Amino acid sequence: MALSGIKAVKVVTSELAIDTHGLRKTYRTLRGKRVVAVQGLDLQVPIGGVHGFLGPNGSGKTTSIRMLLGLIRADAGTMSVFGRPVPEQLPEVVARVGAIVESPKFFPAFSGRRNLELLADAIGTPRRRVDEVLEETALRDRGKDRFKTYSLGMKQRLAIAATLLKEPDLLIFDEPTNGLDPAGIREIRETMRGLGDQGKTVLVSSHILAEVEQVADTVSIIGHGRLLASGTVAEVIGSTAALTVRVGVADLAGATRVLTEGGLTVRADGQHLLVEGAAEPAEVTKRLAEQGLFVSELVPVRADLESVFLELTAGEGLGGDR
Ligand SMILES: Nc1ncnc2c1ncn2[C@@H]1O[C@H](COP(=O)(O)OP(=O)(O)OP(=O)(O)O)[C@@H](O)[C@H]1O
Repeated sequence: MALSGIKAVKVVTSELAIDTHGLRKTYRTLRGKRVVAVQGLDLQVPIGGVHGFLGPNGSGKTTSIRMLLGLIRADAGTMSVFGRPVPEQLPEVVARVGAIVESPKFFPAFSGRRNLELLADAIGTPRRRVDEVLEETALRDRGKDRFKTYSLGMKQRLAIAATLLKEPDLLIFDEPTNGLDPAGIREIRETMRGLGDQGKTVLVSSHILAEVEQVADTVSIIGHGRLLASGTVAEVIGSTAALTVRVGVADLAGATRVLTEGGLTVRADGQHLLVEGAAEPAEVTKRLAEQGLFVSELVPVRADLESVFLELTAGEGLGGDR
């Protein structure tokens, strides 16, 4: 699919859970090489719902998240969480933020419930929250089983349950479905959707768009540590993807010639043609009709986010000297 230029659709909202401008981070490797991991990232995450933070491996997602959480320092740029500048005022918002950046450690011989009870006691959260978070992560029935008997997906959901104990408003999950089987991925997705539906803000990073597309209300796509596109899934597709129409016409060869001569891109698709580059579907009908070719079918083809993602991030990926 041909895609027109790179555009960022600004999220129009006065209330942002996360807002970064010009965020930048360069690492220095042991051999003294400079790696620009994040270079001028503007990230806006609206309050409420699931926001997919998407980019190929090495595009700077984890680095950005670690800066937001105050785990590493930014070289330049500004960040705020719920309107509070971070890291300066992170202590004031930290209670509202729950994150899983690395797999948390649980006691393997204790049940999931016992692990959560210990954590709840440690952070001064009432024990009743343990039942609630087990319910929210669909672990209630397995809560009494030992952690070491859990599947990877259940372990990951227990990690989410642990972050939910303190009732955060913003949840940050870095590649939460890594290594999970399809059933595990689906369960995490459902958990995230449930949290988004409760009005919580979920920022979920992934390099596998299909895992996030179904659950995200809004997305930001990054490459080489820069924002490539952002907005609702529909906006990002609409702003980036060129219009494609599937055309039914008796004379496929004749129609291909007419449309190609008219500057459009034409591909065969069985007994149909896929035509790209038209400003609107009617342009295709008009061009063909002018040459005595009549269209039996004309259907705009919806681009999917996967195609947009692949196109935007083509050639992106591993950071390096820049
Ligand atoms: N501690 C570090 N020292 C040197 N380079 C690093 C360090 N951490 C990350 N990088 C490099 O910075 C770039 C961005 O990495 P980062 O982990 O933020 O990307 P990512 O999008 O989260 O990728 P992935 O999905 O693979 O985790 C990569 O080129 C990576 O190799």
